[in-house]
Amino acid sequence: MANPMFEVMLVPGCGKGLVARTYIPRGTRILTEKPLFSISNFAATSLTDIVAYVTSQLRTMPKDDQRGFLSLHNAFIRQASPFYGIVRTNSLPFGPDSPELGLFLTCSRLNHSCSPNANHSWNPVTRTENVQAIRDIDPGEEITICYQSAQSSHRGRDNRRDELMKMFGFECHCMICDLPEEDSLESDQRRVEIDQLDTLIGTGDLLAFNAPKALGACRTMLEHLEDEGIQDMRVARCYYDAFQICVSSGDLARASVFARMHIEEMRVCEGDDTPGLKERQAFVEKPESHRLAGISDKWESKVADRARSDHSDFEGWLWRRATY
Ligand SMILES: C[S@@+](CC[C@H](N)C(=O)[O-])C[C@H]1O[C@@H](n2cnc3c(N)ncnc32)[C@H](O)[C@@H]1O
Repeated sequence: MANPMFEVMLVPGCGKGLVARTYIPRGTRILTEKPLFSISNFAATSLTDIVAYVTSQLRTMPKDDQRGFLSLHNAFIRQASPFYGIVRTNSLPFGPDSPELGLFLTCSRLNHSCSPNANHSWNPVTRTENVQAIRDIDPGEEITICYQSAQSSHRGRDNRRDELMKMFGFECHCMICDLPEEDSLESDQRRVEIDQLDTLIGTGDLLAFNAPKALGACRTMLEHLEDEGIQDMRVARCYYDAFQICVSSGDLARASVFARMHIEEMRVCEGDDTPGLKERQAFVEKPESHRLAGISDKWESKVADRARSDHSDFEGWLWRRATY
């Protein structure tokens, strides 16, 4: 049955794509889809074995699915067998860094943007690929996802384009890559800074030795993500980092608020059925149950001290301990 939220149609410069039929508010589940088939270790499987495997899978499929598979785009038409080319062009990994890939007939029509309005994620429990709106999407607007890892997406335009060409066989013409030169340089600079901040926060050294600076790095990263129009799981992860910084410093009030913001972003990006949500939800009321609680009490506060988001200086309250 056709999905009332979008239609598959030609998008200038990108082949086919998914275009919204209706207004889709942020946080809406746009699509949930089971794979036609999966490949357990694509990178380590020889081309011949992939072709043999796909052939055997196709034989077991209904005619409509066979036709659907054969109609998918092949960006590697001159390089290899069509079966291999179609799988390489269209498969999505079962989670970041997973060697297992799935082939999906509808998700495969989603084009890439370096500032996407949708997020795709694999749910290992339901074994479905889910697509959520991460921004409000207007009727007529194309629905896009990001094909790259966070790290690759933080590189400058030329680097991103090189990788997309190498891995997916196309030159990116998303709205970020097609920005005028001056704006593009500004965007590149912001992305490089996002990457540096992400690395700085991720190493854990800052968290251990300079919590105010670590919290400041989270705030700056969130500002840069917002300026870049990035509203995917990177925002959720940044709130979780801020939560951990506060909980390890004894600031349970802010830890509780950051935990709530983290949960809200996870819900938007992956939906209510995303695994692990319930466990993390518990940190909103009981941040002290986190393994980092009790390391220090230098910012001591209680959950009951938390400010509401309609507090007149909520932002000032939230980031009070941050320096950068
Ligand atoms: C997974 S398919 C997406 C659906 C495809 N457009 C179709 O017609 O079926 C990936 C291909 O879409 C095109 N594409 C996706 N994102 C693009 C972008 N940002 N700029 C240009 N082409 C893009 C490229 O041809 C790429 O190889």
